[in-house]
Amino acid sequence: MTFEQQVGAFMQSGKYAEAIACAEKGASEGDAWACFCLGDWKLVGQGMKRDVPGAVALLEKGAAQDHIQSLWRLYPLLLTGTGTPADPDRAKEIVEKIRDHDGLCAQQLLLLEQNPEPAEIVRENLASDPAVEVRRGVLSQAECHWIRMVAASQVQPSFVEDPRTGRRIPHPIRTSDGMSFGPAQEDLVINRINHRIARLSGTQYAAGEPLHILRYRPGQQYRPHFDALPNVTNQRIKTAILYLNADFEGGATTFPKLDLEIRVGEGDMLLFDNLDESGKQHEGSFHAGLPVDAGEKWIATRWIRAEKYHPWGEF
Ligand SMILES: O=C(O)CCC(=O)C(=O)O
Ligand SMILES: [Fe+2]
Repeated sequence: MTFEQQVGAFMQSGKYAEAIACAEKGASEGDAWACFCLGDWKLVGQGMKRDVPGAVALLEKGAAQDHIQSLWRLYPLLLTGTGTPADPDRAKEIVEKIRDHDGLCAQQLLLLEQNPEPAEIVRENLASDPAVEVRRGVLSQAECHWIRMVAASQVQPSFVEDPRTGRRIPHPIRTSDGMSFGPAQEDLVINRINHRIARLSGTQYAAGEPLHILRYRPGQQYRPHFDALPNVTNQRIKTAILYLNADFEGGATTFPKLDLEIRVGEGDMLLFDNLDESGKQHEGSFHAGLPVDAGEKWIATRWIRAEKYHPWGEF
């Protein structure tokens, strides 16, 4: 029996400790699948403590044998510099290598080829204190479609933990469905978009939180809120919201204290400051996504911190 079969059999009968021991044995003998499997578990912290550099080392061992799943798991980590120094050129080489085995990889490469970086982007200032501006045509139609296509199967209702009971309850402010492109999911297309947002907002790529996708169906909304967070040192200084479609009714983004109601086109970006001069939450940055009346509204939000930010913390 291969290690894959043995680990699979242990997993199926609920013998997780034996499964891990078997994967460890396989990895120590250099079995590519076992390296991938154990690397994947270490990456997500499944059945063991998350160990990102350890995961990268194992995936590298699988990748050295041209093991497709290992390569596929490794390239987002190289793109985002997670557990290993960022190496976007190598990430792209990997995607090129596995393009014949993975339809999404082939499509990413095609999209990048057919959609060059946008030429000069016009800025429209809507407010100055806090700064609120719109940039037109930041994303191509194909990029908007890509994000929606990849996110569509992954969006889930937004939940928060009830501080009293610890149970998951529906998010009181945000009723839309969402997902985010975390460090192990950022593909070449999303990575290029995140770099573009950094360039246009004059911020560091590494300060951005994972690109967060929201889908609002009729009646769903984002009630008035601040994006700045309570009690954090690395604050959200700016927010970039990219609008992924325009064929819906209602759903405007509003800033009630600035008397602004914003409806822009597909691919346009709204960018605003969350903090005042003293670094505190700017009262004027209070904003909302009004309920959608008809159709679906799709947006991608990048909350941008003051400093480098990693959702998994330091490692
Ligand atoms: O949906 C909107 O228009 C607002 C979204 C928003 O406030 C956010 O993503 O932080
Ligand atoms: Fe917001």
